Amino acid sequence: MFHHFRPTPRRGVFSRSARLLLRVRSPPNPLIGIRQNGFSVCSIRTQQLPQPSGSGPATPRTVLLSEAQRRTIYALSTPPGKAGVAVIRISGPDALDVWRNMVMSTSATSKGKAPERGPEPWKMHRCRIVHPESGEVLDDGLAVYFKGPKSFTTEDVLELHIHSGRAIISSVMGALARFPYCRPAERGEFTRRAFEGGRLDLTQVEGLRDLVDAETETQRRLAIQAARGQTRARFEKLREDIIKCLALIEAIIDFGEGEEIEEGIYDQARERVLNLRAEIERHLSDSRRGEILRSGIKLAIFGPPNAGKSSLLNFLAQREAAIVTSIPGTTRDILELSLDIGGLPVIVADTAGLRKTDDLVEKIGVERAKQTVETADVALCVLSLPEVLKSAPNSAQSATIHLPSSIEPLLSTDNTFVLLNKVDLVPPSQVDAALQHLEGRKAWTVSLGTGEGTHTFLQNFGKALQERYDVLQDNWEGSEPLITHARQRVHLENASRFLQAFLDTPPDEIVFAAEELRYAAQAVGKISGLIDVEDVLDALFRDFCIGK
Ligand SMILES: Nc1nc2c(ncn2[C@@H]2O[C@H](COP(=O)(O)OP(=O)(O)OP(=O)(O)O)[C@@H](O)[C@H]2O)c(=O)[nH]1
Ligand SMILES: [K+]
Ligand SMILES: [Mg+2]
Repeated sequence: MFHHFRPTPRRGVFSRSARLLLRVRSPPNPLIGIRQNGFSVCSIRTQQLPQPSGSGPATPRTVLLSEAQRRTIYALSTPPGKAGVAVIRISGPDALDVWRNMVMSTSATSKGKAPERGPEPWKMHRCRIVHPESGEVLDDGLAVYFKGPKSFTTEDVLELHIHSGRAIISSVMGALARFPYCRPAERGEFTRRAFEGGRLDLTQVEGLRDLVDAETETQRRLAIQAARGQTRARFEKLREDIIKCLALIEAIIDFGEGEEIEEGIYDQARERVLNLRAEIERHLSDSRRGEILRSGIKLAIFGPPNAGKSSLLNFLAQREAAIVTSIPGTTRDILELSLDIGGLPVIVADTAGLRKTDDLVEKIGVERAKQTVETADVALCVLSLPEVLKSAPNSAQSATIHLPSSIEPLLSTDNTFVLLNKVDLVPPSQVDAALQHLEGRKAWTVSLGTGEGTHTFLQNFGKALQERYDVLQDNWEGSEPLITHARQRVHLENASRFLQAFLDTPPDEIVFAAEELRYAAQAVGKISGLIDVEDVLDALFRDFCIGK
């Protein structure tokens, strides 16, 4: 809604000459930058739109960094403790200096011998790690030097691969602290520098973080799509398309339709915007699949008391996580577990059996159970088959299912699956007849007591979830990346609104219309974390031959 508030665009403010003055020249070495009032300007964007693929040339962003922040940072990049190898990462202008003082070729035997001079970059070197002052050997290991900008952070990076033991790690970390321009890195600071250096955009940063956190195959696939830059490419393409439309409109503003610019350009831009908006809306109407898959599908197990809900949770978890007894009303609190079902992250909640009760504690439990079912992404209703099966006295074929009144209202949504439990207590002929009564609803029969049918249930339930969430299947690598973070959704929704506002602006208010497009491009740019008005000019000059 806020898009109605906007600075009044004035003709001329964005004229070509004014914009040209905004161009910032890149200093020869972005790491050194231009010193201004104690800050280094470690800029600078390039003139072209950044390459969509993650492997494209790095596009450093304009950032103001204090001298202290730009110091060389170091950190243990592997978990602390006893293990084969520990990796200590050092990034910044003094990485090479650290090498010269701490990395010694294994051929140099005695203390005080000249350390290795210049390392060959991107190559593992067998070496001794020594103390920079005493020359004492701290460990034998490997060292590799990544020469900036061809490194993760785009700065000079040094990695020391040493033995993982508390004393070794702390002695090397202690030695690094002896360098006056080195300091321990803060959380995520390496990735932050990679972002600032233009190596990663925000979607890749998010992807990288999700990749480290991924616990299931689906999460790994989602995250790697983002980390490798597919999400980035997707949104950068979209932004580029909006900017192209803006370039058309700007051309009309600057030169006037019919003079140097051919007729029909305005309609052409409108048509394109219409399509772009439809594309964004399509992308948004994904039932939040990506976000749900990233955080875990919320699955609520519910049903009448004693149906076997807790038995189901234990079966899924493969351990006695919940208390199971023959007493109805055993479970009261919600018990949640994070599980992997068919490669999908699922947060399973066991709930109290739904029934009318005067017991105060159980009442609260029943309330919570209902809330859990209502807020869940999917629900699984567990019923005890002998309880719900009603058969006519002489005909096994006419068996029907009678649902308890407390269950029926919750069964109405199409997010609910049904599990008919305790088949071991029912004649097989009635089971089939009963199943037919559930009409189209996805249902399975099992005995959690004997294990009958549980394997088929688990397989099919996993498949049903995969279908529902349209999980990145075999050809997932080429598939369209999903929206995985609410942040991305917000910016996309804004972009869609701005495009609509453009379409709603009458043609004689073309300057305002251009503003809406600019906001739309900015909104999409915020997804990647790069916003650049300069792109308009570039697109304008690339797609038009005005100077003819
Ligand atoms: N015969 C038979 N008994 C079962 C089966 N599944 C569970 N039970 C028994 O049914 C009883 C209730 O199981 P629970 O898992 O505690 O049921 P619940 O739905 O969690 O019950 P509440 O938490 O009290 O609502 C226990 O005695 C189980 O051993 C089954 O497939 N066959
Ligand atoms: K029970
Ligand atoms: Mg229970």
